[in-house]
Amino acid sequence: MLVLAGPGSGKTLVITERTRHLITEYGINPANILVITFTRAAATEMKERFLRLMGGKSSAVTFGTFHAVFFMILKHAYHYQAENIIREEQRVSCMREIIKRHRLEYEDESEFIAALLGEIGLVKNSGISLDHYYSTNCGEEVFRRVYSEYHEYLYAHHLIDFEDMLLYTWELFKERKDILAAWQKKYPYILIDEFQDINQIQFEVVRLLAGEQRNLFVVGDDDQSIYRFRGAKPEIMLRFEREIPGTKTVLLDTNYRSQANIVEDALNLIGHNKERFQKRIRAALPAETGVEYAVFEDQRKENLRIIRDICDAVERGKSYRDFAVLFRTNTQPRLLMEQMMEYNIPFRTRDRIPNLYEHWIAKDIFAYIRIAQGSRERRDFLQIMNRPKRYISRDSLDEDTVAFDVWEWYFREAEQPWVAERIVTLEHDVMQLRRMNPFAAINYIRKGIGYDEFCAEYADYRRIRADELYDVLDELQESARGYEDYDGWFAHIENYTRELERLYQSQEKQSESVALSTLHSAKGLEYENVYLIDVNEGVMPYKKAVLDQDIEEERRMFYVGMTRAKKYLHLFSVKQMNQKDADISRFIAEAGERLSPPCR
Ligand SMILES: Nc1ncnc2c1ncn2[C@@H]1O[C@H](COP(=O)(O)OP(=O)(O)OP(=O)(O)O)[C@@H](O)[C@H]1O
Repeated sequence: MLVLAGPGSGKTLVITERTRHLITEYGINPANILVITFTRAAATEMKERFLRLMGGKSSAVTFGTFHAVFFMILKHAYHYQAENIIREEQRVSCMREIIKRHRLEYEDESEFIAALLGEIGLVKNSGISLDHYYSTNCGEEVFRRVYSEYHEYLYAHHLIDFEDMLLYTWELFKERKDILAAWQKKYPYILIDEFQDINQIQFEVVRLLAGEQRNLFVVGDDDQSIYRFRGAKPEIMLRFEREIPGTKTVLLDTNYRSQANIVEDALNLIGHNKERFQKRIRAALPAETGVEYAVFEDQRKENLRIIRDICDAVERGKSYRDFAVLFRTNTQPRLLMEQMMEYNIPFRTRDRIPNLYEHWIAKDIFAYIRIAQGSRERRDFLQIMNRPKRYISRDSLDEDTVAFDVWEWYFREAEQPWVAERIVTLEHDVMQLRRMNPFAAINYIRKGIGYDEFCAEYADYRRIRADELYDVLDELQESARGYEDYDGWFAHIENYTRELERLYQSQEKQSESVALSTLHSAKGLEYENVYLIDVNEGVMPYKKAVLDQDIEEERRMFYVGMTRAKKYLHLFSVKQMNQKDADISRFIAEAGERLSPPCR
């Protein structure tokens, strides 16, 4: 059976109730029931809810994630132990070795390693042949070598990773019919939550496990599938009725969470997707509150409005907990966080928000400024001497401190006058920087010294968009605006970084706070008031989304965001972002013509 369920329709309840029903009404042995979820947190939550439903009695029903269930199967077949699962830090150190061996260039090591590991996972999850895979991080040949050396490492150390668990289980079931039959006998009743997020290999294993009986009960919302970048294939759900003959489909068409206006606008929006089950969803709650749409001059003003709303509501006795601010990428809320700190509004972040000032680009800019302020430390020079490319060798700096004239002379001696000239220019440039305020200095480093060009070349080499790097620079420049001198700006950065650390250490205890979350991490949650910020082209939909299917995924993400709101939904756009004109997102018009007109 396929249960198509809209947002806020009580999906978890359906699975726990059905499990109870199977046991109490049909006398099914609990040990024969397998309930699969996508995250460990969801599995625990599901199990707890089920146990409460059963009056707290323990039960032999198996609740687990795909990985936990598949590992259990492998454990029986191959006697794997927990130690055979590669740990995250082992994966990272293995990759570090590989990229060192191949002398791959990168700016931010952890970002590069995470990107490569993500690609390896994607290839394995989606079953794409390595020969036809186009890496977005390095050349194809290099990627193939990285891929195979990673696997040699796993093999040599008797380790498997999360993707292997799926692949090996599939291979086991294909090759050992006896083992498959035993598991089919053990689990004749299979229930799966969040089915829209399933990937090809998971589905193949489930199909084998379900066997001829095909006693599968899957629940999901194709409109909330937002993990395509990790290999999720919502089309599996769309094809389910065809692939599993005899499927009955049921629609859970009532949204118990959101006020009717919110449901209506969210449905208007998602109706623009073509690849989906058409479904009519009705709201159980009346249209007492509305959806607010507003446009602000810039992000600072947008944030201030949110801060004012929250302060007013708290004064009226509301709780910080009732508020959530949602955004597309984890770099978006930096300014909001700074402003919330100024107004002492407690907040918690569901994602690790990267500190802009720890980005490698920020470190380059700081090194330039330190040199302008008089630093002659070798490491500051090493950091920026070839950004932009000046073809300066490391050997030319063998002292702990640097003197421009000695350095210049080194290249004149080496009969490389063109490099000596570049050193003269660098000295001139840092003298210029000395007199500037931080905002003007960043501008000079970018346009005058040529740092933007360096970023463009680097982006080309890494196969990333130069825009992504320019965004970091724009943001840095924005943050420097208004500071008269370097010391004032640096003091602010130090303060912000300290506050951020303090926040991460204390936020577990901070439930009385505003939730800041990416759209991805907000899945499954609900709040009284939801603000979706920067609803602008380039942000939502994200600029990387080009193909129709990418835009559809972006629209689903936006839909997930909208449907997190119980009472009040605010869709906020800005006219300018980092001093550049920003277009209002197409999603605003798609969500509803009857939205109130821009009020600011
Ligand atoms: N039958 C019901 N009657 C009244 N309220 C319900 C019912 N089922 C669920 N709810 C309430 O509706 C809200 C949404 O339920 P739940 O979070 O289980 O939905 P969901 O289908 O998992 O949603 P989503 O996929 O959007 O995360 C919750 O506040 C829940 O208590």
